[in-house]
Amino acid sequence: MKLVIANDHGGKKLKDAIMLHLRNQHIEITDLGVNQLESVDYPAYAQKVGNMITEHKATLGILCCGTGIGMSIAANKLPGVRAAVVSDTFSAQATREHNHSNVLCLGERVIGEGLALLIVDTWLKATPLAGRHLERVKQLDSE
Ligand SMILES: O=C(CO)[C@H](O)[C@H](O)[C@H](O)COP(=O)(O)O
Repeated sequence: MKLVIANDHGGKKLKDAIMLHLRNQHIEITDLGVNQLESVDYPAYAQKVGNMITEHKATLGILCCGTGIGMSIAANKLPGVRAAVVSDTFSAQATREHNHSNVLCLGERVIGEGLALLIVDTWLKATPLAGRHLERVKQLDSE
């Protein structure tokens, strides 16, 4: 599993916490920036992660911003990206299992660090399900 992460200025603190959390679990993750608190534009960072997925250079991505919403809108414009904004652990598991989401979008200004880390762990541990769920995902990719 090749995991990448990116953020805008509104998600940098959360990105840092996620990277430390995962590296403490010996899970390698590649940081695509930004590493400053000065204002930047989220579409560019969503595209960095999305392009890695589209080009099969990464399996999964995480995007952090103020709400996670802008990142998800931008990332979902790229082929093969299934980005989901998640604020609870039930949805974290369901979006991996049912939607085969490959990009997790988190809002630093919406959820606390503790919940965010539980969401990340849940999402990474979940397994995409076959059967009816896979058939539905194929319909997404055929659009
Ligand atoms: O949360 C967001 C909306 O999707 C953006 O990604 C930014 O984090 C947010 O809009 C930043 O707002 P700011 O007023 O420029 O800090």
